[in-house]
Amino acid sequence: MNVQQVDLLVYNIGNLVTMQGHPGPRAGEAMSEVSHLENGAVAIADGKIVAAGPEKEVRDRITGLYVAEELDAQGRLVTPGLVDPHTHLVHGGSREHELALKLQGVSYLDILAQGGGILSTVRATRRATEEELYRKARRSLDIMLLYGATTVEAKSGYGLTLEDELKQLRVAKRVNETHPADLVSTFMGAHAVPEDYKGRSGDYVNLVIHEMLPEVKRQGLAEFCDVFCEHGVFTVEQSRRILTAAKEMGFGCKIHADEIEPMGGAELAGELECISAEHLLAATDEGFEQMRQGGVIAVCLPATSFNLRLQKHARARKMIEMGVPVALSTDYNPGSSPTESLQLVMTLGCLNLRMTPEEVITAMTINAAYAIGRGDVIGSLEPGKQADLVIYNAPNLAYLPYHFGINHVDTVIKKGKTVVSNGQLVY
Ligand SMILES: N=CN[C@@H](CCC(=O)O)C(=O)O
Ligand SMILES: [Zn+2]
Repeated sequence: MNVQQVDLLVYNIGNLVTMQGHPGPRAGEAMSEVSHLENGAVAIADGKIVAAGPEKEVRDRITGLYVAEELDAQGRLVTPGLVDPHTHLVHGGSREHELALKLQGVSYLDILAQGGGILSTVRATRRATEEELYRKARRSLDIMLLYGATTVEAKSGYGLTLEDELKQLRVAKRVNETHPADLVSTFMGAHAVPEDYKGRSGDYVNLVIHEMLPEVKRQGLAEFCDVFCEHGVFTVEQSRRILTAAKEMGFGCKIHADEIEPMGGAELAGELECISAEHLLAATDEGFEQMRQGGVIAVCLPATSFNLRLQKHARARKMIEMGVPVALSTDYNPGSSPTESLQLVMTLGCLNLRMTPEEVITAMTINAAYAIGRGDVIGSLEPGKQADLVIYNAPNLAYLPYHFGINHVDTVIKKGKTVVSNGQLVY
């Protein structure tokens, strides 16, 4: 990168995790190949990284250039901005009333079958005005940013009519345009079968394919299409139809697969070469193999299995061993995972999925970036990439999942601008 001046030099970084390495999602042992540089620095110009590495090398690289601002990282940990590749950010209402049901042992799918769960959020989202949805989504995105997320995927799927789906997607667009964090939009009209289509899911699938997808495409409101492939929701065949149609229209494909029952969702993700498959708690080895062959990234959501009190977790170790790239996400939503904190997910990734801190940071940076089609611009601190980075009140990577339940973020830099300082929003 040829630049006239350096806008910001972050120096005296005690532990710099750049995630530099080969392009592409990381799988197998490459998920652990994370260098911990002592005495690091990052030079930034025009919102992009000029150099990131040992401080001496970075200073040599920018010799002779005017440096507009220097920021002393005080010997602390710096990573690329975290990427949250799976959220249901825009929604109305909340579902704390489900806690009592959950404690009585009523399952997630039973609550949904009784017209609660996702369908109760659908009612609240339809009732809410765009302004209300906008303010609520912004508040959550602020929290995500405070916890280190600089890019976030956001799904629709609480409208389930053409107009209400478009409403959610318009809100996501407005939030993206007015908030420093970047949002990547996914259309998920096939999140549940709406109540007025009960027993007629085929008709609803037709509506998604023939009316919703083309209109979302026409208005350019989403990059990806996602389907909840699960018993009592959408079958593998229905999911195949929706995703095939979406692919033909130019959407990237994602799938909520094998969350509760082994349905063959992972296999379908491989067959359709989806960019990612999500949840995967019940996915089979055969499913993992097809995902590997299809180049699908596994997005694991350990806060969801924790919050649903599920006895099993996604088999991240097996996927890593089999060569499937793993990403991690909050799955922020008002039902199965009401948390914006990727740092909580770090702890659950380590303790429940048995991933190492190195694998966890790979899963929340470069692999998460590839899971939303942004691997060439974010996810690592490399010359030419967007200058998104986080300074933590922590000495090293393992400290983040180890000291759990609190926010370690001190500073967030987004596209070269400081947007969180001293743990407070400053944008
Ligand atoms: N599993 C399906 N969808 C969401 C939950 C949505 C909700 O419960 O409101 C998920 O990814 O966990
Ligand atoms: Zn989800």
